Amino acid sequence: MMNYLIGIDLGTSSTKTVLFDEDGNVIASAGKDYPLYTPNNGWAEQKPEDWRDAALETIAKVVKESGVNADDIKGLGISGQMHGLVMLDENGEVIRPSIIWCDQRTEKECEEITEKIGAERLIEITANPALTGFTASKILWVRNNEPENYAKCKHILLPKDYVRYILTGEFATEVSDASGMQLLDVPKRQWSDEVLEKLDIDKSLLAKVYESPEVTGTILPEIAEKTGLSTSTVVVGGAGDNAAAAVGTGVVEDGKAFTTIGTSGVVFAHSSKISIDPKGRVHTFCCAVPGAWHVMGVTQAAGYSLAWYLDNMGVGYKDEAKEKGCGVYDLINADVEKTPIGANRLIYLPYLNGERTPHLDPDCRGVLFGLSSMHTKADIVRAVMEGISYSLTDCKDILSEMGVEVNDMMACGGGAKNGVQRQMMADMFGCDVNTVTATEGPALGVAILAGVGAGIYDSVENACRKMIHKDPAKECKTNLENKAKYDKFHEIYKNLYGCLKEQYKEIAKL
Ligand SMILES: Nc1ncnc2c1ncn2[C@@H]1O[C@H](COP(=O)(O)OP(=O)(O)O)[C@@H](O)[C@H]1O
Ligand SMILES: O=C(CO)[C@@H](O)[C@H](O)COP(=O)(O)O
Repeated sequence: MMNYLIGIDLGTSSTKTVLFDEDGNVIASAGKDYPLYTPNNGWAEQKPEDWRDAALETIAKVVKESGVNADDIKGLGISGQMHGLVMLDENGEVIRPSIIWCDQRTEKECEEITEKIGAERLIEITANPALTGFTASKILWVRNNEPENYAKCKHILLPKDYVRYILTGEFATEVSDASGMQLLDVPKRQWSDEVLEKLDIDKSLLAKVYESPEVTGTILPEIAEKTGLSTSTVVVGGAGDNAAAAVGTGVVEDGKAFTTIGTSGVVFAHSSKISIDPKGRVHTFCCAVPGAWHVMGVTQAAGYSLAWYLDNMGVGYKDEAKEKGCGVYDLINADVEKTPIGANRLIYLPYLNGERTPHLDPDCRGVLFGLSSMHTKADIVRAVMEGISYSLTDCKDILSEMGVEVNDMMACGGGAKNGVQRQMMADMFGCDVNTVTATEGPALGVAILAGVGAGIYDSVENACRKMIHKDPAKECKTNLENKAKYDKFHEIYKNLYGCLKEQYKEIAKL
């Protein structure tokens, strides 16, 4: 008899739900988009109710479309955008929109955290410096600015853990996502009493912490009714989207790494020993493999740069695609391929939402440097794609500088579906870039974890061997001649931030 597993990926642009068989084949998939609200420059919010509705709708769709018997769906895993703050009242109702990972409003609260805990001690416990993107500073912001909402708050959850609460009624989280709250003792994999005490956050607000493959509950009867799931399907801890993508691309042992282009972009390397960048430019978090960690660099606006360009400057592409009845990315790729490396001396800095790696600067913003009257939309779109890839190369270079071994690079996420973008990364990274047949890395990753939790597999590593299939047709071999060309532009790209750093601070004051 064949067993089935469901993986849900609660992304920033949409929720993607995939039903796999136990061999990792996609049986059915469904997605649903939702908006991102930017009520102020540097702010970013989403509605948890949109995530709830998208999860329920897409689960119901895949169960129905697959025609699979609900009792054969043995496990479900949820992965999601990290760091977002969901606050619930005593009745489990959402108090305010979620302040999500790319929101930059909490610079003051980060100073408060560093002052109360001490910069060195904070890194010792949470493995990271205070960052605007992380949840702790968002909690303090609500306490400082909306005391009435803070007073009502009885439960603090991460985005995917809110969906778990809807499905199972349980308040639970797991180590990989909890690492991004800045309240977890990352070396010990448990809430830090010291951090909670110093920040005066009541531990009872936080959910119980599990390892990623552990079972956290089963489906509530009313949810089974709505979605077609069975009440016997187990829901495992799951993982933050990047830790989940690691499992979904087989990055579960030392030497393995992947890059993802979603709304954000990440270069992630597995590490069986905890390894921390003393300068805090990359994050160290618990990974979804029990007892292991990972190091990752983050580009705040990777896929988002392209999406923003298409919505605001490159609207012509969308119109042309409609007229010709072709895909917008086909038009973009054709333009990118006819433009030389360096986009005719045009460089894009992707700092639309501030930046984490390598600058840790909430005030920096995007730049198109070198604009000339000869440039066309083809040059601009190539510059945007190159800027995203330079930023990911910065992430990879810091991992090398830290001595984190990378022998094998995988790619996943919306942007990595694009062969032109993957080739660009292979050329800039100076290593081959591979991908797997299931394009939804995080959804497959948490389905694999669900397979372990449901007892179908005895370890994450063994489940990966069975459920992941590399896609040799999509391998991108590095071209070192191209790398040499990119390196020259990358050098100028890197210098530009230094030239602008003080001016970013000045304009932020206006
Ligand atoms: N074919 C493509 N080529 C390049 N970029 C793409 C392509 N398809 C999607 N994207 C980018 O991928 C992003 C969405 O990726 P996804 O992994 O779904 O993100 P998220 O998990 O943040 O919702 C979008 O911002 C878009 O710019
Ligand atoms: O903030 C981080 C990781 O630290 C992001 O990776 C978010 O988790 C959002 O992911 P996407 O929606 O871009 O996949």
